[in-house]
Amino acid sequence: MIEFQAVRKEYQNGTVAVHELSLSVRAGTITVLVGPSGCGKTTLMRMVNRMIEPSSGKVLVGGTDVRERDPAELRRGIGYVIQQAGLFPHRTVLDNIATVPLLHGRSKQEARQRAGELLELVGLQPELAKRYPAQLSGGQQQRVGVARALAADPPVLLMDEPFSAVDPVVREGLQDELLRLQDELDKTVLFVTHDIDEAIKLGEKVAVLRQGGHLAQYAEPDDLLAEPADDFVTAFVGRDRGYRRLSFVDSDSLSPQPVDTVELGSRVDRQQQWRLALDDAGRPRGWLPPETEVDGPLSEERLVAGGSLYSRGAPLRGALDAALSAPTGLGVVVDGDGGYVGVVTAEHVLGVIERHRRPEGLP
Ligand SMILES: Nc1ncnc2c1ncn2[C@@H]1O[C@H](COP(=O)(O)OP(=O)(O)OP(=O)(O)O)[C@@H](O)[C@H]1O
Repeated sequence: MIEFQAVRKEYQNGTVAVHELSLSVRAGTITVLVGPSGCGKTTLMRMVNRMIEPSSGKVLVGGTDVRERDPAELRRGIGYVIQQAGLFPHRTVLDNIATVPLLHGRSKQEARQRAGELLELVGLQPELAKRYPAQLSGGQQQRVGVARALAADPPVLLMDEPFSAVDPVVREGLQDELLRLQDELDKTVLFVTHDIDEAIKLGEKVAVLRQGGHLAQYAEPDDLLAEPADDFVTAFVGRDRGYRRLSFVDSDSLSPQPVDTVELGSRVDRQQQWRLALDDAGRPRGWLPPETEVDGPLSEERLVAGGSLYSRGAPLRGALDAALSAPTGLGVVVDGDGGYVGVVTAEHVLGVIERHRRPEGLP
C-alpha cells in the first residue's frame, strides 16, 4: 500500500535525514516508525503526502509513484494528524471537522452531519460540538484532530506523534480508542512516535530507525523484543523487554481461583484470613484484613485498598501487576463488567508464562 523504495533525503544544509531506506507498509494495518529524536521519522512520513520530496528513490501509494500525483488530489486520500491536533482556533469543533467535507464539495448541511457522526465515532459527546478548541482538554483536542483526519474517509492515515502532548493516562485511552477505530475502519496507518511502549502497543509492524535515517529493524513487536537485530535496537527497546513481551503471551490458560468474599453492607464475623469485599453488583471494593472486628454492617472504611484489577483476557502483564500490587499477593481478576471472577498469584502467572516460552533455537 505504501512503499518506500531506496528513499533518501538530504536537506539543503547537507543533513542526511533519511538514508536510502526501503520499507513496505501493508494495507489495512498500523505500522509504526519509532526511533530517537532526529532519526528522520517525520521526514520519512512527510514524503508520503509530498510535504517533503525525496532527493532520490521513490514513494509509492497504492502502487503509484506519488510524484505522478497532483499533491492536492493525493492529500485528499491521506488523513494527517499531528501533535496538539493543529485545530483552527477560531472555529468550533464541529466546523473544524466539517471543513474537510466542505472542501470536498459537500453541502454545508451534509458536511455538518458528517462531522457530527465523526464526533461520535471518536468518542466525543455531542455537547462539545459548539465549543472552541481552547475550551477542550488536550485529549479531547486530539480526538477532534483524529475526527478531522477521518472526515474525507481517506484510505491512508499519517499520524505524527499525535498523542505525545497529553498525560500518560489520557494517552493510553487515546491509544485504545485508535485500536478500536482501526478494528472498525481498516485504514492503512503510518504512525510516528519516539515511545517504544506506544510502538509495541499499536504497531502490527514496527520500524526502528536510528540516527541518519537508517532502518535498524523492521519486525512484528514480539519479534522485535525477542530478537533485537543489533545493540542499538537492544538498547532502544530497553532493559525490560522481557517484561514487555508479557503483552504477547496468551492469557487463556490462566485459571483464577476462588477466594473468600464478603458483601459490603452485610454483617460479617471475625475470621483469620483475608477476605475480598464486593459491592452489591459483585465488583471488588477492597480487602478485609484478618481478625477485623466489625460492629454492624461492613463499610468501606474497614477495608484495605486493593491492588490493580486484571480484566480477563487482557495482556498478562496486567495479571502480574494485579498480584504484585495487592496487599494479599492475590491479584483480583474481573470480567468485562468489572465483576469479580477469582484471584491469581504472581507464581501462577509466572507458571503460565514459563509454559508459553519459546524453547531456545525453535522458531
Ligand atoms: N528543513 C530542514 N532542513 C535541514 N535539516 C532538517 C530539516 N528538517 C529536518 N532536518 C534534520 O533532519 C533530521 C531528521 O529530522 P526529522 O524531523 O525527520 O526527525 P524525527 O525523527 O522526526 O525527529 P523528532 O522525533 O525530534 O521529531 C534531523 O537531524 C533534523 O535536524
